[in-house]
Amino acid sequence: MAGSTASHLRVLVDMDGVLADFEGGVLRAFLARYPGEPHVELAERRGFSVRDQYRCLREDLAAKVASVYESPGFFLGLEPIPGAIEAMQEMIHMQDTEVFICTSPLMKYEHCILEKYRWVEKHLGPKFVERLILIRDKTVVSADLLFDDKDTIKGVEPKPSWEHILFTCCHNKHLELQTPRRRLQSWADDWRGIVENKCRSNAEKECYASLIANGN
Ligand SMILES: Cc1cn([C@H]2C[C@H](O)[C@@H](COP(=O)(O)O)O2)c(=O)[nH]c1=O
Ligand SMILES: [Mg+2]
Repeated sequence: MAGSTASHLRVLVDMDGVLADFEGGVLRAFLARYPGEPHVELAERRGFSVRDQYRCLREDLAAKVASVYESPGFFLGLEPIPGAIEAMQEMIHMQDTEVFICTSPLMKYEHCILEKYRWVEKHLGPKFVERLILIRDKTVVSADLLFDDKDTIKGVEPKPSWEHILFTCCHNKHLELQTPRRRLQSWADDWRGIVENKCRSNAEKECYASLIANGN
């Protein structure tokens, strides 16, 4: 695996919808700023883009909901997803495993970038600030696993190195995954099992490759 020596496994963990409650934050802020306006309950969310769904409700609601997550303080104020902080603090200490947070900033990045760094420092500490990757195209990041709530992750790399584990979120919970794709339902689900099994599988591949290389 490119990049790492000692570790058998590199894990990427998405931020919005996996570590930080983006969806809950949007709904709460929208209701506070636009009381009485039509809105989408979390149980009704469908599709990654919240802006597109609000546009379907009424054209002008797209800009209104976007103004919520483009506002100063929005990203810094997001609540952690239940169990996320505990899981990351455990994952970073797992043997033969390296962890990075991999998140996509808004195109309107003025507040988002600094606030994402501040959020990570506030909730996870400086050791994770060193492991924060902000990128619009996650397919070019080399890793073994990516925990991410976005149903489809596309980019310039047609065959990303990582296996995408779909992290269940309100907007994707109704989706039926095609085998062999798999989900992590929440941080109460068996994320350790996924990481440990991938680590074992990588170690076996490395062992097999060395046997072949040595002509055994
Ligand atoms: C749902 C939704 C998200 N975004 C933005 C907000 C964040 O900057 C990224 C999150 O992406 P990631 O895959 O979790 O890193 O996407 C948006 O612009 N519009 C939306 O509807
Ligand atoms: Mg996300």
